[in-house]
Amino acid sequence: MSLPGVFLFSHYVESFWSTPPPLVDWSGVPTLVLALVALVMAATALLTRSVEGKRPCRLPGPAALPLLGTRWLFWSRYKMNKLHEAYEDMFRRYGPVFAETTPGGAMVVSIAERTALEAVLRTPAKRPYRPPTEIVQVYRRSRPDRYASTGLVNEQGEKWHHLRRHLTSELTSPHTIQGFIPELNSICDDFLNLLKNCRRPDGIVHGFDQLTNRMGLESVCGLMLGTRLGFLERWMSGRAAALAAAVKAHFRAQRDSYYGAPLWKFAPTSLYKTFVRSEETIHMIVSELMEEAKSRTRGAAQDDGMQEIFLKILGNPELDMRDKKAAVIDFITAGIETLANSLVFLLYLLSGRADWQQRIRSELPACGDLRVEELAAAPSVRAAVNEAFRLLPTAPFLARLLDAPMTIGGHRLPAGTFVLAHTGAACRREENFWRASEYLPERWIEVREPHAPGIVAPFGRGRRMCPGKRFVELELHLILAKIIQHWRVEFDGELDIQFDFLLSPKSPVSLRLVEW
Ligand code: HEM
Repeated sequence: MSLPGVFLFSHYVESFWSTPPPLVDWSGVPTLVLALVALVMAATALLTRSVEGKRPCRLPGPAALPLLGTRWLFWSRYKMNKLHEAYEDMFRRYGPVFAETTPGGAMVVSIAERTALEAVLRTPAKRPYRPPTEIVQVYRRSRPDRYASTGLVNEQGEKWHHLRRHLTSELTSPHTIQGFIPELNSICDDFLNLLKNCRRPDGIVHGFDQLTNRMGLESVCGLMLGTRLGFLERWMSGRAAALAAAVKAHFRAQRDSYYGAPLWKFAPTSLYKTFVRSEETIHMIVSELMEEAKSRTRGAAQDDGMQEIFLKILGNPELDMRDKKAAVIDFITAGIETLANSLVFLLYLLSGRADWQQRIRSELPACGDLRVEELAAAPSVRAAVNEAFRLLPTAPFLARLLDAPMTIGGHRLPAGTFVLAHTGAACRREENFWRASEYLPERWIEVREPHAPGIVAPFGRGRRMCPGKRFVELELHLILAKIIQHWRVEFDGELDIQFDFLLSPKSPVSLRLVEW
């Protein structure tokens, strides 16, 4: 086992020791686990060949070990926070369709090939099954006092459909989002003021990623709770910082629970405890925010447009109160980091295109509030955002279970196969896009072949597609336009990107905002 693997393993072992005396005596477990791993390693050489022989469909892929499947790769050859690079490497080694094996022996098929991707994403499933994140499922099922279900993001089948129908119609309605534009303009202006305050005399803004996180918080909470919460004031409250940190920890724990050693399933490891702490912090803070929003609502006019989503969710008689609360929590959690990361990636990529920034500026009014018509009259804004989503999406792959048998790359996969559709990797392949690895927003204005827009899916596809898409696109267009109205964006060096279940910039990010 290589150094990172040993480190990770000892970290889990340590968590057993730091646990207060449990009902069951776990003291022998570390030794047992170590012995088990040694046994597994010894048996590997003998058994790998026979396991390989049994791989369903004989898809190419890394060697699977008994009990560990192919997960050992993420504890030795690859780093868990660089999974995007790990998958790029595996596509190079095994081709655009390959299979991993879970510790339980199930196959996970990764795809970066265009026709296969299109086939998977086109499947018109009525109740698409996106494999749930197990750690969320286990925790929420253990708290029936708080959760009536595992929530919209993790629920499946009829229950998912019920939640989706009752929770997202307001969020996806053009009417609601258009009604939010004046508030969004004001949130963006506050964000620009924060940037002005944090900008040094040489134009550098240090910790830009933290500021975008606050922007994500303020706008998503504004949209969901219908009230401004002050996350963009110069000195951020401890509560905002705690919520942002909990959301980050929540995503990281999900990543580690999936790709790391699954010991958390058998004992309360430090990973599981970290996850529980993050869920509880998010639950506590969002509950407080909801209470505050409710009491403000009581004193305000009921037809306040900004409160449309919150009030509709709260007032819906078809939903259990616990589901209403979980929904607001899930929407806020799903919206903060995704938005913040996307904004950092967009500005980083655009910083290499001073000419495109100039073009955006020339298509916009000099200053002031922006209306939808003005944004529509600036196609370079949409092109810049589309291209950033193509080249560097924060969600680089989509997970699905096939609901019918499908032939992929010449292999017949049975219904129920777990598929990872790597839209991000496919978008960087030369056969799919002209000069695929370059940031070229012009391709969205004047098409140059090859051009496969059908595989650009930063918000997913089909009925499980992100309900925040319309809101996020409008918000990104608006912020980008407002930033470029004021400044040219520059970035020194390369952005360090890591995989925190989402692709995220490594903190802290610094960029320079230069007066025109
Ligand atoms: C740049 C910002 C965002 C990105 C890139 C993004 C991306 C995604 C992706 C890729 C999915 C999975 C879709 C699929 O499996 O087909 C998803 C699901 C989801 N997103 Fe977003 N999202 C963003 C912002 C938001 C916001 C602002 C909200 C809420 C206000 C939100 C709420 C959700 C929810 C609830 C789901 C689960 C939907 C379901 O399973 O039915 N997201 N998002």
